[in-house]
Amino acid sequence: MAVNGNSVRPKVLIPEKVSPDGLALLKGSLEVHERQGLSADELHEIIGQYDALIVRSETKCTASLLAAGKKLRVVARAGVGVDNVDLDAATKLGIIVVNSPQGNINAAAEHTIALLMAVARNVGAASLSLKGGKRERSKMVGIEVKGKTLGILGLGKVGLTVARAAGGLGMRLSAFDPYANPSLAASANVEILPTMDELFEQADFLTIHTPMIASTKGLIGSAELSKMKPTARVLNVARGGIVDESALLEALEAGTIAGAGIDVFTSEPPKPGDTASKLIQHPKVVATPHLGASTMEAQENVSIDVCEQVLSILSGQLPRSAVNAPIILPEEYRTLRPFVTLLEKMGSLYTQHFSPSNTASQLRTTFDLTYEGSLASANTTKPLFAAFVKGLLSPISSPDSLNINIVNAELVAKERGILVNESRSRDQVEQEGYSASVTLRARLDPRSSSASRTRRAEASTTNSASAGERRKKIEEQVITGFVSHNTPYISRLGRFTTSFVPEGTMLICRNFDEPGKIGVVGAKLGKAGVNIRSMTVAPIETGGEEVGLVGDGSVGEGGAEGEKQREALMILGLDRAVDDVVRKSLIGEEGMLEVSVVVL
Ligand SMILES: NC(=O)c1ccc[n+]([C@@H]2O[C@H](COP(=O)([O-])OP(=O)(O)OC[C@H]3O[C@@H](n4cnc5c(N)ncnc54)[C@H](O)[C@@H]3O)[C@@H](O)[C@H]2O)c1
Ligand SMILES: O=C(O)[C@H](O)COP(=O)(O)O
Repeated sequence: MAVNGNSVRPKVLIPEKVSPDGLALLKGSLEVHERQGLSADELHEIIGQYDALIVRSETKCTASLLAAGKKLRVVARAGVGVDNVDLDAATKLGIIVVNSPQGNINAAAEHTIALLMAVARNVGAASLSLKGGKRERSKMVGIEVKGKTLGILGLGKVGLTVARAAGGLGMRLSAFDPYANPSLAASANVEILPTMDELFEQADFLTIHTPMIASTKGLIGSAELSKMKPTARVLNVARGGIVDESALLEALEAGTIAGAGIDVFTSEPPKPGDTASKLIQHPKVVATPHLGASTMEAQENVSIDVCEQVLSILSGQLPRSAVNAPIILPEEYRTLRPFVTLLEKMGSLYTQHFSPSNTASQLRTTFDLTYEGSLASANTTKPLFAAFVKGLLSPISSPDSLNINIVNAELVAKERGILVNESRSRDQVEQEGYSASVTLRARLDPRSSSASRTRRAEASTTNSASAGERRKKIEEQVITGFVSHNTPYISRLGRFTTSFVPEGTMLICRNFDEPGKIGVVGAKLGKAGVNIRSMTVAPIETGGEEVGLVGDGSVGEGGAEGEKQREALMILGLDRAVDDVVRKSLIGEEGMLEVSVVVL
């Protein structure tokens, strides 16, 4: 294979142990240098000679290392996590970072099952005791997993693979994942629960398979552990820090949790005396040193996967799984780029505003995207579709699982159960002062008749609103956006006509349209040290329904009884994040109906 048409062969550096199966693919066209054991300084000194770098989790690809790599075009991570790569720096330097999001899924799932069984049957402690010359049979009596409930937090690729294997062991399967694909869940006999609390209450074993992102850091703390049975065991083969290590240690010591199987820690390797080390030493814990992906097969898979991608990039093609790859090809750049940004923002706004991650109560939806005006004659809408899917998933994914581009967007959407219909309309847009716009409508997914979805809908409707109200809520999930002077704007959000630039941290409040509301919000934010940078107030859209105050003073949307009251939407641009306590305290204020915080 001719790479770059150069007679000089590009060079690739591999400073960690990467399976030879992939490296063999490189040797025909690249100069391959395997140099394990380099110090950070040595690496820094030689990186300037290389066109590609292949790493696992130990090489720290800092901004300064990447900047020293003057010829570097690709950093390939032979595995999933790119925590050790400075992605922003790589993107700024035009270095593509690729990974292997599928290659070690089965290995991680099987390791979870290994820890499940080890914790259930005291395998670690019994082996240690026997090696120490003891024979403590009665002390090592375990429990069977058959008939027990496995609670799965995060039903993505690893979570589903674990579910299938645990089903084979005769376990009952429940999961909490607001974004799970219901048909995949049903096919693995997993019941999706409407709240996380139910998962904690039901689980005999709780297994964690979410990404490590801001919203999952410390997701399982003392409060959550206290909702679990004292006989329950916790497994973490995802990432250190999703379970609060101090809280878990306390619960194990207090006997309110019976055991744990842990592969990942907040500090790796743990420092002597830190909480991770204390957990590792704890008699009720089976611990492994981040071995989830350490099988011969997984290492072969990830090596072949990333080496193929290194070859693609060095020969000018788009890779399969680039963490920071461009969604758009250079020739489409001028016309579509601003709309790519708009679609990504619209997707992210949808997930954060209409589909909060702490409940599974939203009904499954299908998305209709309509490209209006001049956009209706675009040669391709693939980059727009890809940007929308990326935006939808970005608030709930870690950067390493967000490798969406025009090559793989349809596949990713399908895997995640996201149904998007695209259509074009040449109507009227010129009159609005811009030439093209995009409208997103979410509607009830006809697939929601599947068994698991029915269970989920039933469970959530008994908790809160009626099915009719829920349907209506979904029907109101409309976002329209346009681009003016290369800047994206949102012109409709739900029932409200508005105009704001979707950028930075924004507080979106739906409230009764009456005096004093801005003051109330401003005072609360001021107290929390948050400055308001911009503000837009949108009155209810013409033709939209007004809200009826029912007899008891509670709010009934579109209700026939009682006095009608107008609503407004207040959109505030903020200079920093607002924590959930402040957000929730605003909802308590009189006339404040809904408040969401979005980061765009
Ligand atoms: N130990 C190892 O060696 C090893 C190997 C591979 C993967 N991993 C880790 O395993 C985890 C899962 O990987 P994956 O490939 O299955 O990821 P994935 O992206 O396919 O699945 C993650 C799932 O978590 C869900 N989720 C996000 N936020 C949630 C929340 N607040 N509550 C409930 N669910 C939520 C998402 O909707 C998604 O379905 C990741 O943390 C990954 O880094 C570890
Ligand atoms: O992110 C990953 O792929 C896993 O956590 C495995 O990491 P490793 O390559 O360091 O074993």
